[in-house]
Amino acid sequence: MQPDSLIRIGKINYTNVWPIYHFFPHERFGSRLQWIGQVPTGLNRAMLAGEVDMGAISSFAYGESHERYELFPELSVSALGNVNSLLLFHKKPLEELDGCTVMLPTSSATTVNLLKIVLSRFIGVTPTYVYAAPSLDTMMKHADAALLIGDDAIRASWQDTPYHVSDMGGLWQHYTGEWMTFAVWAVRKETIAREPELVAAVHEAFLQSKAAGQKDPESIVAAAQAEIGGTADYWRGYFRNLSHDFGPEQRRGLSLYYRYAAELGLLSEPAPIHMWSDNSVTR
Ligand SMILES: C=C(O[C@@H]1C=C(C(=O)O)C=C[C@H]1O)C(=O)O
Repeated sequence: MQPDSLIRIGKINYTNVWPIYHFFPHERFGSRLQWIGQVPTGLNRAMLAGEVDMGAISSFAYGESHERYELFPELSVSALGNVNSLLLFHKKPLEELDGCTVMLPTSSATTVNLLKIVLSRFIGVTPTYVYAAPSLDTMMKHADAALLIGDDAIRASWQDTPYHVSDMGGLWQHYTGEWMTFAVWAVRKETIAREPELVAAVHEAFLQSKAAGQKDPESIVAAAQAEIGGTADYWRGYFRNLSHDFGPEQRRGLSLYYRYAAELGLLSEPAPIHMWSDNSVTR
């Protein structure tokens, strides 16, 4: 058990969450917060095991264990259409992938299941799925298609490759007309019961950090360019395409995803979306 008054916060190791974390007011919390950076599936597992108290996880992982969590309002990684960092690289058209091998990255939960939904429900093909470490060249040696997410997808999209490239956010919007939410900000119910005021203060700090990022996107663009490479214009476009809101439109798209996931047997039921609200005064 961690000491009282300490909250462990997960941070996805990809640039897509920077607009929420970049301006976080760390000084306000002293040593009461601990930060744990991992790929999404690492954080999904750590949150479930109680090794992380709150933070970004795959929206699919929330769907699997929703009874343990509440979701922070106004925080997510979402898009209406192309994301540019959730990419399927494929050697032949999607319609010809039936019976082929498709490699899935071990880092992803939401997007691998989104790919299964799109291929099965909308394209009508059933490939064989194999999990692998996210490396395009190695994956494509053994497969007809490979999915990459996050910065791995961004770096691969800058390579000169002979493959078709399909954007998973774009495909979802094409077939459903809806938003898609890839990451949500979840908090464990035990943490809410133990530290209601601190949870409320962290939520408020994330909202302030997000607002500061919207006012000063150039700082985030410069940080991404320095750490990952690429041009300032690339990162401006990348961050402009993403939304970090989690309002009625994003929730409607996510609910549809949960329904389709349950219909395919990927989830045991369509997950309800429970929102956290600040009852710290009355709890
Ligand atoms: C937008 C992205 O969404 C990510 C995809 C996730 C998944 O597939 O499980 C989880 C978190 C998100 O950060 C991305 O990776 O670029």
